[in-house]
Amino acid sequence: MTSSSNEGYSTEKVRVSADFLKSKMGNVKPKIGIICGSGLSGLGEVVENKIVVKYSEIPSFVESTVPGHKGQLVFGQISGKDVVCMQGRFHPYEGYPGWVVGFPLRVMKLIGIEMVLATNAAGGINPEFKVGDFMLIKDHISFTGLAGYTPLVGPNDSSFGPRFPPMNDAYDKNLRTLFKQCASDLGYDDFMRDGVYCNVFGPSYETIAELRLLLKLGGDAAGMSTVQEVVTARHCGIKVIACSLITNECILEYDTDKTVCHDEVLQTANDRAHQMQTLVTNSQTSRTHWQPLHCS
Ligand SMILES: O=P(O)(O)O[C@@H]1C[C@H](O)[C@@H](CO)O1
Ligand SMILES: Nc1nc2[nH]cnc2c(=O)[nH]1
Repeated sequence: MTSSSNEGYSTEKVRVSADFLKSKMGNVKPKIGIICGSGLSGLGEVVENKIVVKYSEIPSFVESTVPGHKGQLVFGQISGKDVVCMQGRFHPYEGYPGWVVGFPLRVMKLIGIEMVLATNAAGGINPEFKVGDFMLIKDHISFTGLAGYTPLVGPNDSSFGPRFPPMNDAYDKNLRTLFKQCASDLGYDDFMRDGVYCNVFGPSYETIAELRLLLKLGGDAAGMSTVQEVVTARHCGIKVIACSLITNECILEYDTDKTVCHDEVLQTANDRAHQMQTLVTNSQTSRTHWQPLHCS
């Protein structure tokens, strides 16, 4: 598998995976897909009447190799709505080409998904952000994409979408407004931000000089995922909303002993899991429901 071809991305392969999942889904007909970021697999635990399908069973799915990513799909209901939840995602740094990272989104398209909520763990670059903040993604800078790593490389399959998809509307404006309103209803204003997500390849965290560059370029948070999923989803017409959990401070000063590690990322995710779940499940205490807007 190389990143300069998409030989495995054939419509036929996507269809085989989708047909396999349809045979497992029972009466669940999800229009909403949820992707759990590092340490946020708990989002899948709130799904009711779970039907669990391991990635290892699904044709053409690869393994999720990162701690905090379970490697299974969960079908069922959240707040009475049918959903499918990816407990674990694929990252470029795991050695997968872009089309492999985006593959589950094309499968989601074929099983009927119309909207995806992607979550991730990210480092806070914006000096006003605190560890534990949520950042609703309003835009991204894809350093991987700009450098030529993209799920859309190679021949375009026009049955999914156009050769040159726009990305200025990647993160759905109406859904973002509703999501923020929902957060506000829940009393989350103090830690709800929005901003620009910078996607870097990883797996090393950034140097101080790199982070200063990202800050200058308008980045608010740094992470190693999500944009390949977003690009694949938007290419095939799935609406996207995405939320980062700021799991750690990005270190922008030389004169410090602070550092960052994946255990800290997982710890913060664990500490904030409950609020993230409440936001995603549209707690009854919120007057605003962001999920149903385009998905009745
Ligand atoms: O899958 P996400 O983007 O939530 O995971 C982040 C990025 C790396 O995989 C890892 C680094 O700690 O967390
Ligand atoms: N690139 C990057 N990804 C992260 N994921 C969680 N924290 C970080 C971070 O500080 N940098």
